[in-house]
Amino acid sequence: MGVGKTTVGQVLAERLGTTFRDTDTDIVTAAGKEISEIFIDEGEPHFRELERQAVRTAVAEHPGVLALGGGAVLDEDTRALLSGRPVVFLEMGVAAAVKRTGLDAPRPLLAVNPRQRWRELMEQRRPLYTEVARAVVSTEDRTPDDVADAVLDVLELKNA
Ligand SMILES: Nc1ncnc2c1ncn2[C@@H]1O[C@H](COP(=O)(O)OP(=O)(O)OP(=O)(O)O)[C@@H](O)[C@H]1O
Ligand SMILES: O=C(O)C1=C[C@@H](O)[C@@H](O)[C@H](O)C1
Ligand SMILES: [Mg+2]
Repeated sequence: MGVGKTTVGQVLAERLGTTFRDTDTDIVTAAGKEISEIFIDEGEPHFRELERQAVRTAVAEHPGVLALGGGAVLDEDTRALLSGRPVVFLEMGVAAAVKRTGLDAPRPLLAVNPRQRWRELMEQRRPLYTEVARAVVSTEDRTPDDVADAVLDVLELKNA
């Protein structure tokens, strides 16, 4: 959460001359409310089902750069769907995570005790991110432009 999927994804799409899509945005548009509101009104399991569908639709429809929600990899079928695709795991440490996300309501999973929650979530998810990722790119001490550059480099898309 807050690692720069949306920011870097937009830069990448521009650099590749393609379009950008974000499943979090797709879910908000379809539901007509923010993710934090979906969590409050319908709960996380319902959000995960919306996410599962949104990822399927976006992967099927969208040929460009796609940002997934940070928890999309929790779903086993989603991980299988991502297998063989050029997935990049953008990484950062807890200090950068807190700096970038703060305590704000739009990220409901980090609303209480963010440092501890972040560590717990990463402990649970790191193996899943690593499983689906073709490459891991650090976002520490790099601008979004530099991160996009590193992604293009590691995916060997520099001259694409
Ligand atoms: N490489 C970077 N260095 C410093 N700040 C960054 C970097 N990338 C993104 N940010 C900042 O961090 C914040 C979160 O970025 P962004 O919304 O792109 O993350 P995200 O991964 O899409 O988050 P979410 O999980 O909420 O979808 C924004 O304020 C953005 O400007
Ligand atoms: O990591 C997560 O579980 C989340 C990340 C965001 O992209 C949103 O999908 C939502 O806030 C949950
Ligand atoms: Mg985002």
